[in-house]
Amino acid sequence: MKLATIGVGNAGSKIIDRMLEFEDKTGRSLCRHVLVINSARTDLAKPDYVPEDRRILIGDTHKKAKGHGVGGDVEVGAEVAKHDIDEIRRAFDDVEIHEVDAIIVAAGLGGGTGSGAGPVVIEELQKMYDEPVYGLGILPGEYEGGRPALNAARSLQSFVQKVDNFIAFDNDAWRSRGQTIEEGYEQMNRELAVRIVTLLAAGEIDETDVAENAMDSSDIMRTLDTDGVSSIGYASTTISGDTDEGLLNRFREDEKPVGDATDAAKIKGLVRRAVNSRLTIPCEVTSADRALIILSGPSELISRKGIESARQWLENEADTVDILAGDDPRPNASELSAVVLLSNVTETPRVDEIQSQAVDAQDKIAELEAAREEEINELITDENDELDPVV
Ligand SMILES: Nc1nc2c(ncn2[C@@H]2O[C@H](COP(=O)(O)OP(=O)(O)OP(=O)(O)O)[C@@H](O)[C@H]2O)c(=O)[nH]1
Repeated sequence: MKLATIGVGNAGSKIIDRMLEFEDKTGRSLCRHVLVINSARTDLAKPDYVPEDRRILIGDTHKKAKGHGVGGDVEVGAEVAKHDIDEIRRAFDDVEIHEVDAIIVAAGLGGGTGSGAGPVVIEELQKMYDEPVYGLGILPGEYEGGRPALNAARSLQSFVQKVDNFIAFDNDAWRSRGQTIEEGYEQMNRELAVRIVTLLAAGEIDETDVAENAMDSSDIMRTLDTDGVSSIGYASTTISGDTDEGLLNRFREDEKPVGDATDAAKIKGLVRRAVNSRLTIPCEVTSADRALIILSGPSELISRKGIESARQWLENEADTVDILAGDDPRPNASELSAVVLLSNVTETPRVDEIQSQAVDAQDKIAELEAAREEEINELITDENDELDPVV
């Protein structure tokens, strides 16, 4: 596919940056247009791969934001985006839309800019273009507390309503012990970038002499065309003969190198590992409406028989016949990867948890407000008593 990629807020921009890094390192060219939008000047300076002139600061004249972010306030996030919508629109004008198949908007849903400005940006894109707009949304971890959950619960609804598909990433599921939050985010962003780029960059090469099983952009778009929430699974394996120590060291212990003649069982095994891996958002696989399997790597390692047996296995596993499978030939790849898209998954426990965490947070806010009101009333009564003339 060819994409216009837009990051809103800090997390959204960092993810777009990691996508650009991954495509640069693997010779892909998925992100044809890039834009990052933020209300915090310092965060806008962070990306390594986003060109300087593709970074927009919003809300610098707003009395609360003033170029320092919106401090987790979704309403201010939405307000600054609406206020600066002409500037955002002008940046979109540069997008040669005929060059792209779709637009993706990435944002963290727990803060104020991504969750508030994100839906405003999406709405504008939907007005301007006929191309599908996908959301790539980060759900906050439970450890962050009630406020991010409340933000996420609210903005998740508006994201899902506005986009053609919402690909979710759950920070809770990806958090690992022994890391600072920043280190954890770095790793999560890289893992997410690998999955999203491996999935969506398939079909970007129009002409290939091994196009027999090749996945097409339209296949990916068809699978995403469900208006629902999606999750991605991924697994990769070293191709034997790779002598690059640095690369070999990166692979996990359970990833055994495959031989030159990868047979159907190995392809199926890789796809099974992808589905049983940590998904971008944990979900019940059987709740998916549609699914898509892409095998990415040198085409001589990806047999048609292997693709078909993996497809049949997933058909049983996911209990749906709406499954497309194909390859993404990458002659120089040092790994063979399987990426599985589960589209319109409805059983996602973390989404339910966020909703109930948000209800609790809302109740607590209401309690605090009621207590404060009572305190103020008491103060007023006391003051009035003091002022009462002595008879
Ligand atoms: N996976 C991941 N999540 C992140 C990262 N940075 C922040 N988050 C998550 O995204 C949410 C929003 O954080 P930010 O993106 O920093 O906030 P923002 O959208 O810029 O909004 P404000 O800071 O309120 O202006 C947080 O609550 C975290 O859940 C990151 O690098 N990776």
